[in-house]
Parts: sequence; C-alpha cells; structure tokens
Amino acid sequence: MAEYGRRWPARGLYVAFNKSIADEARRKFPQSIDTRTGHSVAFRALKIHERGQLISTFRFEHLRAYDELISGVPGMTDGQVRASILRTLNNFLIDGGTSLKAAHCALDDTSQRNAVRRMTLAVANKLLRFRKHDLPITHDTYLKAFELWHRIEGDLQYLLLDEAQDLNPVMISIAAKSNLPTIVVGDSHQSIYRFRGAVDAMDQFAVDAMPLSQSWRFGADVAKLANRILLHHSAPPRHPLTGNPARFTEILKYGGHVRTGPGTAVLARTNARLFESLANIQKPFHLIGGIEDLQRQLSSAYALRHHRLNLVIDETVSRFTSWPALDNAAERGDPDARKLREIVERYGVQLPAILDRLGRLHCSREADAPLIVSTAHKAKGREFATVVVLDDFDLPSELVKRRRKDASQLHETNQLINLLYVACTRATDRLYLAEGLFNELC
Ligand SMILES: Nc1ncnc2c1ncn2[C@@H]1O[C@H](COP(=O)(O)OP(=O)(O)OP(=O)(O)O)[C@@H](O)[C@H]1O
Repeated sequence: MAEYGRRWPARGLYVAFNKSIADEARRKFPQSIDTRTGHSVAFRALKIHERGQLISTFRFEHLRAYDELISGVPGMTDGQVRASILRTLNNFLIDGGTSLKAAHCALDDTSQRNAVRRMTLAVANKLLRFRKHDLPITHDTYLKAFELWHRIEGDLQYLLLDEAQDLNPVMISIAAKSNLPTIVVGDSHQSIYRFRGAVDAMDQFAVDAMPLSQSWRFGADVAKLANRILLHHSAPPRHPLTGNPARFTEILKYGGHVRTGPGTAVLARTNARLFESLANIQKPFHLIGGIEDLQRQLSSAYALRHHRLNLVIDETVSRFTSWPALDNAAERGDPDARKLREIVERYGVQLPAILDRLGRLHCSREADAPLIVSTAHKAKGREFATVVVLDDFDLPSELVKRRRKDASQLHETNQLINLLYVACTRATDRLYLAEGLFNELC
C-alpha cells in the first residue's frame, strides 16, 4: 500500500486497525497519505479533545444518569435489566446502521427483549447527543456518532482500508459513506476479533480481487510453518503462503531465555501469561497498547478474591460474580479462569505491589524500550526482528480435536488457529516457539 501511495501521489487516507499500526505506517508511507485509525478521524472531526469524561467501558454507575429512562421488566431484577441494557448498548454501538436490532439484545423472552431494546434505544439517543451534555462517553460512542451524522471530509482522493478481515461494521459503514475509491487489503485467516463484533469485510466490497500470497517479511521456513498451522483451520487458504527467497528466518525452540534488545517482542495469548513472564523483570519494557488492561484485569481478579466487588471493573473478570464462580470455571477447565486463579494464589498479597512496579518499569514509548511484550491480538499487523511465542496458545491438534468433539466450537477454534498464525508470522529474523508448539509444528 505504501508503494501504491508512492506511485500514485494523490491525497489518500490509510485507515489503520489500531494506533500502533498507524504509528508504524506513518514511518513507512509517503507524505501524501495520512495514516490514522478510524477513531482518530472521528475524534478530530468531532473535537472530542474539548470534552472530558472519556471512559474505556460503560459500567452500572454510568447508567445512573439515565435512571429516568429505565423501568422494571417483569421477570427480571433491576441488576439484570441494567446489565442487559449495557450489553445491548455496546452491541448497538459497534454495529453499523441506525436501527437497534433484536440481535443486539441476547434475551430469549420476546417481551423482555423488546422492553430492554426500547430502553436501550432511549439511552443511546441521549448518549449519542453528547454535544448537549457532559456525561461520560466511550471511544465506540463518538465513532458511532461520526458514522450516523458525519462523513470523512478533506481533499482526499482515495481510502486504503487495512486488516479488512477484522473490520468494525461501523468503520465499514463510514468507508462506504465516504464514496471515495477504496483499496481494501486483508487476510481472512488473520481474523481474530470476531468476539468483539468485527466482521470479515474481504468480500463485502464489490471489487476486483488480487491474491497476495507472498510475504516479504520472513523466509521460506516461516511460510511453511504458517501453512502447517493453517492446515488445521476448517477452511485452509486456497493459495499457500510463500516466503521471501532473499531472507532467512531462523525458527528455534524457546527454552525460557532469549537475549533481549530493541526489536525483540514476547507474545502471549493472554495478559495473564504476559504478567507471569514479566513478574520478575527488572528492566524497562513496553507493553503494546499500554499496561492499563493488564493492571485492570489482575487488580480485578485480586479484588474478586477479596470480595471487593465494586473494584471488579474488568470485563473478563466481571463475568464471574464471585471468587467461587471463578474457581468453579477453573475446575471445569476454563483456561483463562485457571490462569487468573493461579496468579492470584501464587502471588497473593504481593500482587498489587508487583503491578505497581510493572507500572513504573513500563516505557510508554515503544522505541525507548529494550523489550516489547504484547498479546498476539495487539501485535497484529506488526513486525519485529525477534519474536518469542509463549506457551499459552492452544496446540493446533488440540483445537482440531475440540472442533471434532463439538461442532459449535467451529468459529472459536478457527479464530484460535488464526491467532497462532498471526503470532508466528511477526518475525523477520528469529522466531522462538514454546516447546509444545515447536514439537508439534517443526
Ligand atoms: N515488494 C516488496 N519487496 C520487499 N519487501 C517488501 C515488499 N513489500 C513489503 N515488503 C516488506 O515486507 C514486510 C511485510 O510487509 P507488510 O507489513 O505489508 O505485510 P502484510 O502482508 O501486511 O503482513 P501482515 O498482514 O501479516 O501484518 C515489511 O517489512 C515490508 O516493508
């Protein structure tokens, strides 16, 4: 896409999937192309910097400002009604279009669902008119408002939409409304954000398609490894990946140590596994996307353990209503509940102090850090000289077994295969694989 921008120096906008991809693109693209996330386009257009109260997620306390719009629903407690309104609101905000659909509300009972939809619509109408109030809004709120009432402006001649296999439907709608010629680039096997409502837009635009099956990032061995991973997908790619013949990327078994330096990234599936790898670190590091998510998740797990429910603010933890509920899920084999339980029990009362220390060691600028750590999700679209893939990724053979045992797991297991493929295709020079992955795939 950068090369395209150089050959056709018209003014264009490259819409990146997240801020770290936008920052990297800014270094690579010609000046004729503005490189931004969709959120940053909307943020600037709606002058969001002029208002305070930007929050990462809506919680019960934020609904209090909408009390006059919320009433009781037969058969539901007040808490259930409010939780349902919050879920429905979030689903509406990340979907394209004006209507609050039945599918946005997960309730089975039709009359309960209709009542919750009516109240959520009233809440959304007030929330989205945020220029008239100073109530807290989320990033999804102003993006949705931009989609509904604004268009991409400026002397732009075309759009470049990247990572189109995982587009927010709101972003697809914004791009379609711009009426600008659009180049859409993506890889369906890198779709990893379905759980957040992202959709694969690769075939939603009526355009000529050109397959790009050669990667210039890595050598033939990583391409072979990637093809081997994707053979475990229920629909492997039609065009196998080939590598860069001029490049050699070494694949090694990770034995717990790697010489760190700029350009070294450690990738895990979960924040909890990243925490384990960082718990004893003494030197500065950068966590892609910031350290707040990891701190929020583990402090929430710690708060749950100590019955301080008002401090449980992370979504992945708040799905458990109590520590015994998390414990039960861990006993039933939920890997995320297991990892959280293990960390909270292993580090005990030291956990808050370790999280504070990590906060102090964290470099906010990636370029200043001798070590980069990231979840595979946040590393999407990025590349590093050396990559370590840690051991909390599911083995592809296990995922295939899970899918064969239970057909309803098809999409989730495919997403996990894709996630491993994304993680293993980030290195240019050296790729270290956790032992289990190495033994199975190399
Ligand atoms: N034609 C080319 N010749 C040599 N190197 C190239 C060429 N095209 C891209 N590269 C380099 O290959 C690397 C990967 O390119 P790019 O980031 O475009 O990959 P990608 O297909 O978007 O990867 P992914 O979607 O997996 O993140 C970059 O370092 C880029 O500079």
